[in-house]
Amino acid sequence: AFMLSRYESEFLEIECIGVGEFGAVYKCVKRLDGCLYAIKRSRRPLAGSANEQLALKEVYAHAVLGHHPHVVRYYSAWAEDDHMIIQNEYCDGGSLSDAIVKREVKGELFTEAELKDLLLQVSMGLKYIHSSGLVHLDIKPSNIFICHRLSTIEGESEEEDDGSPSARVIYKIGDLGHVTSSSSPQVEEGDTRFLASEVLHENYSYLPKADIFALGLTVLLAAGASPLPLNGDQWHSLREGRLPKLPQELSPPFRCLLQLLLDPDPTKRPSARELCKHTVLREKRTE
Ligand SMILES: Cn1cc(CCO)c2c3c(c(-c4ccccc4Cl)cc21)C(=O)NC3=O
Repeated sequence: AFMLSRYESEFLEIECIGVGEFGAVYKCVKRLDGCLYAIKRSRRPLAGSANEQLALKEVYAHAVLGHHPHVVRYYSAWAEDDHMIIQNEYCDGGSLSDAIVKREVKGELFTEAELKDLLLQVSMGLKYIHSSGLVHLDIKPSNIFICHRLSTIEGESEEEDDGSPSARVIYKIGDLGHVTSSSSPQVEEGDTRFLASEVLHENYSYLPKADIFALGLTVLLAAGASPLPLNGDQWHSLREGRLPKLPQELSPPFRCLLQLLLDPDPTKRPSARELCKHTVLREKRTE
């Protein structure tokens, strides 16, 4: 088109970092500030369609949620030449799903300390989302993004003993496309592999606990559990409160906590707020 779109005039496209039925995500540099951004371009949904509702929910959620260290930051969104465009913070470490695959390929597992760090950080992000009266409804490894922060840049004190900056992994909750109000929900179910059974049965009274359930399965996958079933007996047995077999022995307190996250009774699952204060996640590493 003769008229340069805002996307083309404001950004330099570096590479495509994701493609789905929704559209595509690009790693871009904003010409003005020289910073990297993740930009999702999707076909503009039909006016009045369910997809338009989803697209609008995502932007509303970002607008309401403002800034939090464990939620991917939103910068802008606009529509042009039949596309919806959302400009988010670029997380340089890939998704948790990528990180899990990388470990498996190398035959390495996330250590219990790393699993606790993951659970604590994502719980902080969920606590923020839930305290804003919202629920995510699509928590899963591919929607959790990783930022590698060199601690010295952040001005944190911690350094390796040889004085080199110690890399810290920061987990951020992304993809707010299923976010809805926890009090007056219009539930658009997320990935069924992570769906709590009460939500499948359209019981929407404990939606924040559905995020907690999905977080429990997410941590299990990082612990090395085999890929989750989409349906059938295995799907139901994962929702009877028994942990699947794991390729590593976890400490009893941590195993119990994970079991609680997956409790069939949503009221038995800890809230994000309770997880943030949980001693199992708070204690400094013992070994
Ligand atoms: C596929 N994919 C890969 C990445 C980079 C991870 O290192 C990524 C990002 C996002 C998103 C994203 C998700 C949902 C909605 C909008 C965006 Cl930009 C998708 C991403 C996002 O919001 N921020 C990202 O870094």
